[in-house]
Amino acid sequence: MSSTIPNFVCALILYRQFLHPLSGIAGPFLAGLMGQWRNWYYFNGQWHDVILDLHEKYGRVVRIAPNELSIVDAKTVRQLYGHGTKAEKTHWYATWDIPDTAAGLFATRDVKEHSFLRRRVSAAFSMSSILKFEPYIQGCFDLLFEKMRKYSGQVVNMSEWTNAVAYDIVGELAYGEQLGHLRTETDVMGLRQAILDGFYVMANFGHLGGLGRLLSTKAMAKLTSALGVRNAFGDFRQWSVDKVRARRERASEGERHDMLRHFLNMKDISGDPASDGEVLIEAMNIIGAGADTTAIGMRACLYYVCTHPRVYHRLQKELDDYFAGRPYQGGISYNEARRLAYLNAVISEATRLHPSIIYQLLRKAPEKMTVDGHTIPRGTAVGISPRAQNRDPAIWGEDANEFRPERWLEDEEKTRYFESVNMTFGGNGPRMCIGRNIALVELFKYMAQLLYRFDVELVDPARPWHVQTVWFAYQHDMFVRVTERTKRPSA
Ligand code: HEM
Repeated sequence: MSSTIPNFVCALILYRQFLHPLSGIAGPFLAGLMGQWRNWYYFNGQWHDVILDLHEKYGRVVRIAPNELSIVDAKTVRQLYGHGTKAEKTHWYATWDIPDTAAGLFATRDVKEHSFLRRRVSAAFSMSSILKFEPYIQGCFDLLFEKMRKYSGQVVNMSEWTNAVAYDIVGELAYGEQLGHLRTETDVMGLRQAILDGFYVMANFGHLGGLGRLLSTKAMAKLTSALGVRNAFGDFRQWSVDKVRARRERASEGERHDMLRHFLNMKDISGDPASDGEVLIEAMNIIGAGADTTAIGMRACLYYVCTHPRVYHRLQKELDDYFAGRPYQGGISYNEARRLAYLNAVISEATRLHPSIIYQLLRKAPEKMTVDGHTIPRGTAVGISPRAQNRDPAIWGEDANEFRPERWLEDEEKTRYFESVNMTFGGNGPRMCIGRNIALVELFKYMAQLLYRFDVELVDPARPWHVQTVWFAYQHDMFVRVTERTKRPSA
């Protein structure tokens, strides 16, 4: 008996190192032995650096856990995340199944079920639907810029302000009201911190045999309440339940046709009205998936512009020239901002280099695959990290790590190719980001109006922010000085 455990461990080590189907694929020695190697780096929040080092050191296919590979490869992007892919999300996503709701768009693994869920919400995410809400989105930006005027000449924490505006916007879209983050200048209900903490726990516990799910059970809620620990996520959930119930009871006439109304009108698979749980999961998804991600994108754009004076001036000139012939009334519409070529290039380039989601987007290999000369068995957990893929010199060139917006303006054919392999929004297939239109509207309006109305400088260019990766790469403490512009060279 005493020798059984050591024997088993030795046999497991030998198997994983020499006989396992992935044993021929390079990677850190410990990663080939246990998933805890990868988990350790996930937990310490530095995966945005680790994933780049791994591919630099071990090549295009890296074994990051006994049964898991990280890949950088354009053909694999199409195979796993392109049009018509049949690749299924892995069991890691089960960590996002919220108990007592229903199958949700983001976490559902089954391809057919997902396709049903996606079809029934897609109209709510179309650009024409989103643009109907543009006045409400603009309302949030007006409030943001009013606050920036209040603090003109002073240092503000842009990490907090971008999050505040992004949360208020998704509140408008999903629930028909701002959540009050801008107005009160606080983290209402502790929601932002709760969601950030929730992502940290759930994304990292996803690899620990479903422990992440345990944390969102009723039993855990009871335990935390007995221990006197505040459960902000639970409060938000209850707030959402109340909203769904209240709207269900209210007649729809005369009310704003927001996303919640769309979800309330959905049918289930048998054609009956969707349950409260189905409505709840989609409404909560929007807050969870749509606020931090977009705020991260805003900060990425501002950071790269502020650290590249040449780009800063060229972009500000484009905006000044645009507004020179038009009075600045009510901001700038998305459709107008979209026509500003340099602004487009800046946003594509900044979100390429700092995509909001950094972890590999895990899929089961849909068939036997060959990548960079390695054979990967069907069903293996494989994933591409948007950050690693978006810096692949084979695609982006030898200056892949450089911020150079011009690369998007040089050659139309090349730009189309870049767009087809860009992983910022998770590819171009059935699981790509459904909220991309919302994110783009926000990013364009934020950058155009902020830089037209204010001068912005990083307080400490040597330490512009502090990045912590919790599945998405969150930038904390981005301190900038904002100063309202009174004179414009071309005005
Ligand atoms: C810059 C902002 C954003 C970025 C970079 C981004 C990125 C992504 C990525 C990479 C995925 C694929 C995730 C995976 O395969 O695991 C995804 C999926 C998703 N995103 Fe976004 N996202 C952004 C904004 C938004 C917004 C504003 C919303 C909604 C309001 C949203 C809702 C979703 C949903 C529901 C999914 C799951 C789609 C599905 O599986 O069918 N995202 N996003």
